Amino acid sequence: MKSAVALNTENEARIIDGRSAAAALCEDLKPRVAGFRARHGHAPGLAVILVGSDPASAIYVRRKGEQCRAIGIASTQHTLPAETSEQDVLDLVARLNDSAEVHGILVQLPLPPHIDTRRVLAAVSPAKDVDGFHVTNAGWLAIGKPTLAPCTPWGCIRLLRALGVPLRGKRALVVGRSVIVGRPMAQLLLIEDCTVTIAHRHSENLADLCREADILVVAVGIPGLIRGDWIKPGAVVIDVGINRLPPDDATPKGRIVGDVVFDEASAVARAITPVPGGVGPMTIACLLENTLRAAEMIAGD
Ligand SMILES: Nc1nc(=O)c2c([nH]1)NC[C@@H]1CN(c3ccc(C(=O)N[C@@H](CCC(=O)O)C(=O)O)cc3)C=[N+]21
Repeated sequence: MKSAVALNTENEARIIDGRSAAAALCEDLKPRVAGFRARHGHAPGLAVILVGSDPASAIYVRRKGEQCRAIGIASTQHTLPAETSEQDVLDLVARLNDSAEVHGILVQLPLPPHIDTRRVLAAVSPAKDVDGFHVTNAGWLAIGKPTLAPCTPWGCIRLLRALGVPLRGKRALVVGRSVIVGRPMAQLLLIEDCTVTIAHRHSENLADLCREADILVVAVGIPGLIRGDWIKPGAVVIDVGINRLPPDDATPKGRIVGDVVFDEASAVARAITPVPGGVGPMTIACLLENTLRAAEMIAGD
């Protein structure tokens, strides 16, 4: 571990630029998307279902649509009123499952409380499940054969690989055990040959667990949970949290911060993702990658 510390010579972490990594991935995807279109006469297609009008979701869904078009993926948005019945959502999913123009289906979460999220996610064809939330795809991942892996953890792996730090044999701690990030993150790190621990709200001595981690991935949604003195010198820190703080005079809309105290952690870590501009942009790029891969798999390329 001496060498990892020595690499951090300035005693200041390398800031992992998720925006430029995402842009680079999108550049790689462009010619592959064009190739798909040339072979098949139509573009890969993503359908996004948004139920209700949560403003944050609407912004995020719009951003996905723009980025699809920028690389040549056809994107359609299905915006349904908040009071839409579960059956109507299931019917829409069934139509999209059967549509030859649609290769990826994303049901924006959270759904309104009267809709059973698990039932809706189970209705999405596993072949078109670009979020990787269907139990079939979770199962493929759990047996070490990821097909369509959830975009956020897959983006974290891409960022770690791009850093060039060897992952094999390293101690990885994932804080958070959500179905969307923590659990699949742990599975992907296991495939990278890390020694993986998952911590969660009931874990005892979280700070001590963190101090043992060469790779620390935090996805809990608690602003500033992870302090600088919890971090092993030379560790790589991936901060998945995106939290909006209450507004103040300087930031009337509220500042966006991660789950890690960035200024403290960056004085100790070897490399760290910022929030914003870290994991978030990579999540969207990986969604586009999954859409292309789903289209290629459906087409038998
Ligand atoms: N079925 C489904 N799949 C999802 O992947 C999904 C979802 N539902 N529901 C909502 C969450 C949230 N999410 C984000 C992705 C990127 C940024 C992102 O790019 N954020 C930028 C900007 C942050 C800002 O300024 O608002 C950043 O971190 O730099 C944020 C949030 C995907 N989600």
